[in-house]
Amino acid sequence: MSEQPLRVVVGSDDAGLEYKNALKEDLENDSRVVSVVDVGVGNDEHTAYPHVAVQAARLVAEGSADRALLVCGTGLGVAISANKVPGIRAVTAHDSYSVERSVLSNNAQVLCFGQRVIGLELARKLAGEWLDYRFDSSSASADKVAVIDGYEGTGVAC
Ligand SMILES: O=C(CO)[C@H](O)COP(=O)(O)O
Repeated sequence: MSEQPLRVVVGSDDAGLEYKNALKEDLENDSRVVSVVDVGVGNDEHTAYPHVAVQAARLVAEGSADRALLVCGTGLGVAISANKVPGIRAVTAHDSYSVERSVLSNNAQVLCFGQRVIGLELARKLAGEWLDYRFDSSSASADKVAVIDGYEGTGVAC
């Protein structure tokens, strides 16, 4: 049975613009993706990365999108910012195994890349692999993700 196609949000600051545009084009031409929403930045825009990351993460948290792919210079600032949105698990991952586990272990909905850290072709390959993974809510990892969620808000794990 084929997987449900994904609704993906893309976003970047000016340091990640080139990769964001390239990844967006890949996603738009991928049959595993049903829609792509670009929350910026556009050319000659200099919005600070936290604004873009939080906007993208909010779309995921409210259920308007399934995942977000964010790019800044390092991939760190967008991840930190996206993680401020309740319900969001955002990671920076620049290798194949971490990208896989970000979904299968952590049920992360947001993947972040650093344009100044990895090559474009690696970023494109990793984004392509990412689309194939789906979290298994009956897996042993599910209880651990629930513990993460339990710490949210209350600071006390359920
Ligand atoms: O990488 C960034 C944030 O993690 C961003 O693209 C650049 O941030 P800066 O070094 O503060 O300009």
